[in-house]
Amino acid sequence: MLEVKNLTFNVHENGVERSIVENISFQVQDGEMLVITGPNGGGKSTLAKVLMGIEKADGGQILLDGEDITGYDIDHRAGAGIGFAFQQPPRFKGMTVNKLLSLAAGRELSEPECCKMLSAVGLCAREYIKREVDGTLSGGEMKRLEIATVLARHHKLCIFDEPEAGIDLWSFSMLIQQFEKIHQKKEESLILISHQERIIQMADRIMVIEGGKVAAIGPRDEILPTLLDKGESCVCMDRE
Ligand SMILES: Nc1ncnc2c1ncn2[C@@H]1O[C@H](COP(=O)(O)OP(=O)(O)OP(=O)(O)O)[C@@H](O)[C@H]1O
Repeated sequence: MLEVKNLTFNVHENGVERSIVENISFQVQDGEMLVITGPNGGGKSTLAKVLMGIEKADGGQILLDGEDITGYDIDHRAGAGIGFAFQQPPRFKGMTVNKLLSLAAGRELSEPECCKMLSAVGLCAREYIKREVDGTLSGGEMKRLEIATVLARHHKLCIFDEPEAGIDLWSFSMLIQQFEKIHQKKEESLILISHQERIIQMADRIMVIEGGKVAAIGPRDEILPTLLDKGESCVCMDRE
């Protein structure tokens, strides 16, 4: 279980301190899917970065299965069982796709294993397996690859920041299926940051972040109607 207690992250602008994440507390149970949503600039990505260890909290505590990971750097948090996919994945020079997946899995993967992982995120394995992870890959391809790296290893908790960003509709459906699979197994907890109604609808609980604070948190059936009623600009409605 993840327990976040009074988490705060401040920035300094023109000599003035401003809280971007302000006193946020919540829990994610084992096997639970929590979707974080809310208006642009509300502080969602910053909260995710603090949870991943990319940014250091100015206050509060993060506990994973009772272990205080607040002071852990990004590598230690990965070791403690946190996996994540960036909103804008980094690219690596001189690294091939199969090497990257093996690194993510923590062991040498066979070609069929790599192919299976790539297919799961909608990439045609044969075309990609030997390719370099560099600027020649499109944004959508990078995004899918990044998601494959998170899925390559078992984590206690996976954090995805706007996984829907920059991918086509077909790949989006594949992605939804992957999340549903993880969720059904109930072996990993999931935090998804998203504006997409289809992703929000998968949540066990929804947390709305606004102005750096928790504006609402509760079961999906309680929170989702309030977002739709308000016609929240943050929710991209699926009107197919
Ligand atoms: N290092 C920083 N210095 C100054 N301001 C920052 C910094 N990091 C984030 N911010 C500001 O903090 C606010 C929250 O940003 P954040 O990216 O966390 O929002 P978000 O909820 O993820 O938004 P979106 O839905 O658009 O992705 C924004 O106003 C952003 O400009």
